[in-house]
Amino acid sequence: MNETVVRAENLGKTYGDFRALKGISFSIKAGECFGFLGHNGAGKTTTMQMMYGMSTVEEGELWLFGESFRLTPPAIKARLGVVSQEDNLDAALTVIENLEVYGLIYGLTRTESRLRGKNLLVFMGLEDKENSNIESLSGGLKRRLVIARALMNRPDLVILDEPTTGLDPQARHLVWQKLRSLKAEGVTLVLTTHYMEEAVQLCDSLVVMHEGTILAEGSPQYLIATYVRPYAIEVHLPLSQVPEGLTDKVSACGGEVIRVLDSLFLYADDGESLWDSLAGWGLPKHACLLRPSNMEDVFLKLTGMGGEA
Ligand SMILES: Nc1ncnc2c1ncn2[C@@H]1O[C@H](COP(=O)(O)OP(=O)(O)OP(=O)(O)O)[C@@H](O)[C@H]1O
Repeated sequence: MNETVVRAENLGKTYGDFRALKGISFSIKAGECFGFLGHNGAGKTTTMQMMYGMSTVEEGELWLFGESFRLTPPAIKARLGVVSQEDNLDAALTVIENLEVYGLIYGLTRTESRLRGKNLLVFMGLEDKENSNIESLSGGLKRRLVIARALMNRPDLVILDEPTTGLDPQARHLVWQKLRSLKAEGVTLVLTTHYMEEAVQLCDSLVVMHEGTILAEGSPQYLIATYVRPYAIEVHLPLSQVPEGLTDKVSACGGEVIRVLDSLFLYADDGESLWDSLAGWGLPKHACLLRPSNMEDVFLKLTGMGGEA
């Protein structure tokens, strides 16, 4: 069985009189990609910061590589790569210099650091930017450079806080591809994301967080199979035009209705049969879409933004 790389038991955090993290427990195995999903303010960054030593553990326990601590010790930090939410590159240095400085901090010689930096620029597809200024890089290139920098010390565990936020789809796919290569090399990855597709594409295990608690955890496939019915029908109609009593009719057929803000979602074990009933209930099919349920449905259901229709 794979070694446990991270373990948290009743981990909590209070800022002033606000309890941001309400005693969460989870464990992360070597070689897996583990994801934290949650709305803004769910407590994802707070959890990550305690792992990489930006914040102290004050409540509960946290172990990395089998060692428990209040503030991440240097020997553990040396085994981590960190991609924080902000790019925090040094604008006074060139692309390669940003990497070299990190190598020196981690005890590489100047020559080793340059070589490692150059190799990582190739790995992240940045080799033609070696001597560029930071300001000349697009958001996507900066993100790739931050990831390259996090790999300078050959980390066993890479912690990424929203690695692809703000990137265009092409740049996002490139980052995913690189993260998959790292995983294939046996590196353990922990990430936070708001993108359900990212969570499903990359993560072996996910926790869904909400207001400082963990609502559910498991593989994306497990969460979809456990928390939502297999089929979803999206209703693209203003709520004022949704026929009255729809929830009861759907329930009578064994289905479920969830309202999320101004959108309506119907869920069923038998999507075809629910679909065939729509017209009879006064729901025009051209305003509806039948599809398999996905991680977004799980998230919407668990985080409870919906209400009864
Ligand atoms: N240093 C701090 N002082 C006071 N409150 C804080 C501090 N850091 C975080 N918080 C609060 O704790 C809660 C959790 O924040 P956290 O950044 O961990 O959430 P998150 O899930 O990472 O959100 P996001 O997706 O926006 O990054 C939020 O309500 C936030 O305002």
